[in-house]
Amino acid sequence: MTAIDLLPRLMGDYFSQDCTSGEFGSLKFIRDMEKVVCRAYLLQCKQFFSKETLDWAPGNSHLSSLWACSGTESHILRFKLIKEVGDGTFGSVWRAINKQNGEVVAVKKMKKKYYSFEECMSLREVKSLRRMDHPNIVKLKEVVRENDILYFIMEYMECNLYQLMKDRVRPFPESEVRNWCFQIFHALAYMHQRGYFHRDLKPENLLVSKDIIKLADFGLAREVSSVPPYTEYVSTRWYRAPEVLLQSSAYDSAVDMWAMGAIMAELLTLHPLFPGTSEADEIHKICNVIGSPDEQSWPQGLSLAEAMKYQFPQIKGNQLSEVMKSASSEAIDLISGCTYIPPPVRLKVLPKTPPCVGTKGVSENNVARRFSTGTLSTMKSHSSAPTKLNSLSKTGNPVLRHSRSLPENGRGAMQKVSSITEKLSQMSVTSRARSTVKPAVPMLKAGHGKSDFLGKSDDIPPAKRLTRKLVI
Ligand SMILES: Nc1ncnc2c1ncn2[C@@H]1O[C@H](COP(=O)(O)OP(=O)(O)OP(=O)(O)O)[C@@H](O)[C@H]1O
Repeated sequence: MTAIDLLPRLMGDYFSQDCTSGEFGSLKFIRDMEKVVCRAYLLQCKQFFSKETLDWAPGNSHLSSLWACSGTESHILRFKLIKEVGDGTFGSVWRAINKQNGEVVAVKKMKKKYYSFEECMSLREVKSLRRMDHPNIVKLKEVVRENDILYFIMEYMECNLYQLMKDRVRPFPESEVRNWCFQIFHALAYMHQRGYFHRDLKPENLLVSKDIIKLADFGLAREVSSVPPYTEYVSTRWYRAPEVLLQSSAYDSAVDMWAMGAIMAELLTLHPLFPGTSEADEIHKICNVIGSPDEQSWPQGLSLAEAMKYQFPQIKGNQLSEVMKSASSEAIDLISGCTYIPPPVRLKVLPKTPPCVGTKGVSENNVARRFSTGTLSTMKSHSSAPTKLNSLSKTGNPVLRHSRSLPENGRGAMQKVSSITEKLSQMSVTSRARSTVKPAVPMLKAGHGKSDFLGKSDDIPPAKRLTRKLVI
């Protein structure tokens, strides 16, 4: 039993107290929703499978309502594209109408060409999404390949969370944040329990329609049971977990929890929590908030850093409560808890000489050179006297800092999570009155970032610092 396994119950205990305003008042609602949705799919799939439909490896998916089309008849012409609503790294997304039944859908047209249907079927986005059937995970309805162009037909959502944040002056009420997080944690618990982790959680990938929020963009989703090493770059830098920044090749679903903590903080403050301008700066910003790790708090982190000849800056760190002055202590504890996992299951330190791993692979010499020059050279080396981290939360209770390496067994660790969650259940329904309203700052848009530890300059011109679309 891991923290991830317990997540639905823990979150249910916590959220059900306060989420009575919306439809998502209880776990029961979610379970009922799942049943309803599953039944609907069973009915639909009969219609969906036709002569032209390529079957989805029977028994391989509980979700058989996906329609993989092949053959000569144009399937994409059944949709009238209305307006482009998103332009990502891999595809552009359109609001469209199914001309046959008037249904509004989202059509994601992939930028890369696909020369066989098998190639499309092996895409992570397809492989993982087709197995997901949850009210808070965006539905993939059909997959169409025509003229070597691949289209995903998805349920349509009104906007993403970043769009909602960028025009706001005042932070969202905590009750609203709680309601969204409640739903997303459920979606995460669902996918983690089914053996997937998302790896690219960010506000742009959380889609909202009215009170409902859904996880989208499974382009980087991974099977938990897949065998490390995971060598490609993952996740947008601002939401990237430290073990990924430090190039652990065996991270797991906890990276999604990290991202959720950062997103939740951003929702509560309208400022990104760790807006690093490079990977080095990202680690620096993380340390600024939660303090530098030491042998006690995160030995694995130190090993990872050593393996890549990186020296952590020596920073005591602010309290999260300093950074998020008007957030409730329970919200702060939950965000802290997002950095928690039981003692590492599969943590693996990179070999001394990093293997060549595609674009990410560089020689050890390059690593050393980068870390002895530029931005990183300004960081103080890790001293033999470990930084003393403040381990008390705003409420005076222990907070799990860098607790991915707590020297406890899983049960003890879980008890800590439970105690945090219990405290969270006391969180008030309405957000606390904010004494001051933070001035609006331009919202920044996040994008994919490849490793800039190794291949790029850390010195980003000031003009580029105000963009989330960091092309690395
Ligand atoms: N089902 C949908 N309904 C409405 N809008 C959507 C939908 N799916 C995606 N979008 C919009 O399109 C944007 C890009 O979509 P998506 O993240 O899937 O593309 P991508 O190429 O994989 O992007 P990224 O650069 O994040 O990898 C999203 O941020 C969202 O605003």
